[in-house]
Amino acid sequence: MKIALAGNPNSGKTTLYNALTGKRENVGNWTGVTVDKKESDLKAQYQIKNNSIKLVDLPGAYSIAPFTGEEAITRDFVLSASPDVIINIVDATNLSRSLFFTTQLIEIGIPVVVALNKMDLVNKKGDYIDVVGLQESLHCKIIETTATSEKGLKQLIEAASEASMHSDLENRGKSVKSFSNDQDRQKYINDLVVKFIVKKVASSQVTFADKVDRIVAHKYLGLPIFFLVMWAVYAFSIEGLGGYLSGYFNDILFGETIPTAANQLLEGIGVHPLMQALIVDGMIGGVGAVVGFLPLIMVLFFCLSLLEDSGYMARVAVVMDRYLKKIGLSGKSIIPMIVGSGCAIPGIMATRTIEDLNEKRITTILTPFVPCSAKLPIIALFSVAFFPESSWVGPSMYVIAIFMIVIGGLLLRKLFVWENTSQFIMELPEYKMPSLKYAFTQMLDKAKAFIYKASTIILVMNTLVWFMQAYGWNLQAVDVQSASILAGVGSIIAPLLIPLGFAGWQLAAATITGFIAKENVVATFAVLLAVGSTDALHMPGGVLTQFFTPVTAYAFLVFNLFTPPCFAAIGAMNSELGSKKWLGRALGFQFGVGYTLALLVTQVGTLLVYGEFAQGFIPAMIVLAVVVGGVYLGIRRADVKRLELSQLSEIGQEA
Ligand SMILES: Nc1nc2c(ncn2[C@@H]2O[C@H](COP(=O)(O)OP(=O)(O)OP(=O)(O)O)[C@@H](O)[C@H]2O)c(=O)[nH]1
Ligand SMILES: [Mg+2]
Repeated sequence: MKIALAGNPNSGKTTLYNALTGKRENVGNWTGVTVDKKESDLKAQYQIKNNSIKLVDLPGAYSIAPFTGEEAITRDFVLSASPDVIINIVDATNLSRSLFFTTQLIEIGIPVVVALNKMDLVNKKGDYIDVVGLQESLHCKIIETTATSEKGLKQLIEAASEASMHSDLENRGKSVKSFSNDQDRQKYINDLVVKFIVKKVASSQVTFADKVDRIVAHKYLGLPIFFLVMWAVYAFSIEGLGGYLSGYFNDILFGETIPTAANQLLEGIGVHPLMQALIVDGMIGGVGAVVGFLPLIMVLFFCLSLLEDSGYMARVAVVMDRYLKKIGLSGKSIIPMIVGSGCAIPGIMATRTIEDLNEKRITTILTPFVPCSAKLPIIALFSVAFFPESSWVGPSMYVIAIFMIVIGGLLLRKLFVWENTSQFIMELPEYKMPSLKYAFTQMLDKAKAFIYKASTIILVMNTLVWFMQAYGWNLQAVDVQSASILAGVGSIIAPLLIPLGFAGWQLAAATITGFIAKENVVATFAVLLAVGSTDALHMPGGVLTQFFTPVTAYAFLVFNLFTPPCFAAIGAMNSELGSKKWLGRALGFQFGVGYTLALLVTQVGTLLVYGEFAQGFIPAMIVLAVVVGGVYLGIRRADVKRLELSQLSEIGQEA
């Protein structure tokens, strides 16, 4: 038997799906989290006798007439895959909106059972819903549920299985009266709501939540408050508990204990010194340098999950909506970006909720600017090594990201888009007490993914990097690193980095490995610089200072954060952009932004801070002139196109 979960966005479908199947699909306290259909068997405890029940989670939809791509997935599945039963998940705190879709689902003729979800919130508010009355009016079974604490789920499945067996074909779909149009339908629903719901606090009354929203979603205060909140989260994660634990991991565990033990063990066995170096310096050193930041990342994501679950992040989307509208994007673009702070790949995939193609493409290009979790080790490493006293370095990357998203959005529109676009109204979920369990599982998921990545791709890359720095082209071990294969490869790229003030093939090598996975930047430094003594890498004034001043260190951070993301994310960009031309534009744009920003930081920063010209000043000015000229020509070309288009449409109107 197949059961489909359908309902409005953010009603709790995926939470219910996860609870019933034991899966760990993404949930989030905003609309449009699920963009694909997912299918799985029910957990044994919810199966009924020997009836094997499959559950299908669908993207949220407001109506059977689809407006967005994922809504169409839902409609197509419900209409053509004909599930045996539809469980319609309804957000009980928002019935007047949800029942619109319910009545449409009932009309299709497939048995429908309504899960009246988020009943915990209704009860807490003291509202009352006359379930029996509503059930009679809609002619379909209604079960009260609380998906987050798995309440009512057994009854729900029983009701669904019952409905699939006793559905009498005669009366199917006739249960709700017929409507001539959407207004009719909405009026009928409004009447139901008036009849069957008793609110303790009238909706016209100003609640505490409204008062909070007046402050945190305020048009001017909203953004500064968001910065403060993020600052606090970062201070706690990078400087506070997370930093403390990471310090222990980096300095003691991976800096001393494990390498010493491994060395003793390997010497004891009597392995070849080169093999020993590979294992200790290459594998343990490189992977350890990355895994050392695991506690920091876990603490950070724990805090971010709490913020998101409480409903605060959705407010941030509303605040940003005002600013993004000015650049032709909308609050819808914010969700990919917030998701992208975990990993750019699901962030880029989340752009599927954006109907307008240009808006979707621009969001896809801008989302990787938000520092993802793989970039955090780089930020943390450089913060510790060069700015041990300053807590502003980490948060400043987010400020630059927001700034570049706004400027970048404007620029992309000017360069590549000739026609104009869409409207969007962000819905605000209810505030709620964030769930510790939710934050905890989110944190564990992130940690698992991180460890998986470290033990696969990063381990492999480090082994490779170690070989390439230990061997020459003739496959003989080299005495000095500068004779190695890696030095050779790095030297080819290195000249490109001169205008940025980055000298040394090592920096080029780290940047290249960073495209495979951003954590590799840290791991590669660990292998290259700290051979024998990993600890010096994570110390204030450690080995990295031979390459950077604080200013160029900051520029290197900017460069690695704002140039194109890792290959996997580029793959995601490719499939979401859906055109090679746009992929080319995207990569060119991202590379241009990262390069130019780093160049400006180095050149302007060195001049301001040290009162002298940085390395590569003259080439930098030449590059800058080329960039400015290129952008100018690009905008001119786009203006010509726009003019042509408007003339064409005028001619069309006259004809
Ligand atoms: N208080 C409360 N919160 C719930 C309940 N069920 C789900 N939630 C919360 O509602 C939010 C949305 O849950 P999801 O499961 O992602 O919603 P969805 O319907 O899959 O949303 P889309 O994929 O965007 O369509 C999350 O913050 C959940 O924790 C519930 O019974 N009670
Ligand atoms: Mg979902």
